[in-house]
Amino acid sequence: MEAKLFFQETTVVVFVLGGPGSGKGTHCPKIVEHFGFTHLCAGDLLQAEIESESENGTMIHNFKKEGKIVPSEITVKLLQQAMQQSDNKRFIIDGFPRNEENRAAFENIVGLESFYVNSKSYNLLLVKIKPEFVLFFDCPEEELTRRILNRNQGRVDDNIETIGKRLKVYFESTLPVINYYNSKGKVQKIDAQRSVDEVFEDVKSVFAKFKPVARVDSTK
Ligand SMILES: Nc1ncnc2c1ncn2[C@@H]1O[C@H](COP(=O)(O)OP(=O)(O)OP(=O)(O)O)[C@@H](O)[C@H]1O
Ligand SMILES: Nc1ccn([C@H]2C[C@H](O)[C@@H](COP(=O)(O)O)O2)c(=O)n1
Ligand SMILES: [Mg+2]
Repeated sequence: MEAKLFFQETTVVVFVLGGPGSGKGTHCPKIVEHFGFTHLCAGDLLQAEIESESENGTMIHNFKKEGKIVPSEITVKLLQQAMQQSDNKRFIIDGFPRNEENRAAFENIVGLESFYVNSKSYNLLLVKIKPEFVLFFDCPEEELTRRILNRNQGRVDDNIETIGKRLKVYFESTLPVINYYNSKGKVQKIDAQRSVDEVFEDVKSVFAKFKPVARVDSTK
C-alpha cells in the first residue's frame, strides 16, 4: 500500500529573556544561523515604529527613554504581524514578555497552523501559541551596567539614568515572568557572565534538538 505523508507544521516560539545587556541581541543572530529560527526583537520592532513616525511613535519613544514597558497591545500586534508575514514557523522572541501584561496578551493570541497532506498545504487549525521554553540569560547587575555603558550604539536608553530605571523594571516586572515560567519547568537558564563563546556553547546545547528544517518532497 502506498504510504501517505501527513504532518502538521506547528509554530515553535522561544522567548529570550534576561536583564538589559545580558546578551540577548548578541546570541539571537547566532541561533538564527545555527538552528534556522527567525529572530523577532520586540525592542527593535518598537524602534522601527518610532523611526517610521507611526501614530504611536512619539509615545513609544517616551516610554523607551524612561525605561518603561510599552502597552502590550502595541507590542503584541507588532509581533503577531511579523510572525504572520514570515514563511518560517520557528521564532525566537527577544526581550518579550517583559511583564505579566505582555505574557497574558501574547498567550491570548491565536495562530493559524498548517497541515500538509501529500505536499499540499491546508490552513486548518486555530491554536493558542505557547512558548516551547524560555532562554534566560542570567547576569549580575554590575556586569549588566558595565556592558550597557560600553555598548556605544547610540541608544536613547543607554545612559546611567535610564539604566537604573530599566534595571528596576527588570527586577520588579520581568523576573516575576521568568519565575512564572520556571514554576512551569520551562526556563533554560544560562550563566551569561562568561565570554560570548562560552555562553553560546551552552545555548547550542539547549537548542540541540532543533536541526535546520529540511522540507520533505513527497511527489518523488
Ligand atoms: N558574554 C559577553 N561578554 C562580554 N560582553 C558581552 C557579552 N555578551 C554581550 N556583550 C556585550 O554587551 C553589550 C550588550 O549586549 P546585547 O546588546 O546583546 O544585550 P541585550 O540583552 O540585547 O540588551 P538589551 O536588553 O538592552 O537590548 C553589547 O555591547 C555586547 O557586545
Ligand atoms: N516587550 C517589550 C520590549 C521592549 N520594550 C521597550 C522598552 C525597552 O527598554 C526598549 C528596548 O528594548 P530592548 O532592546 O532593551 O529589548 O523597548 C517594551 O516596551 N516592551
Ligand atoms: Mg537587545
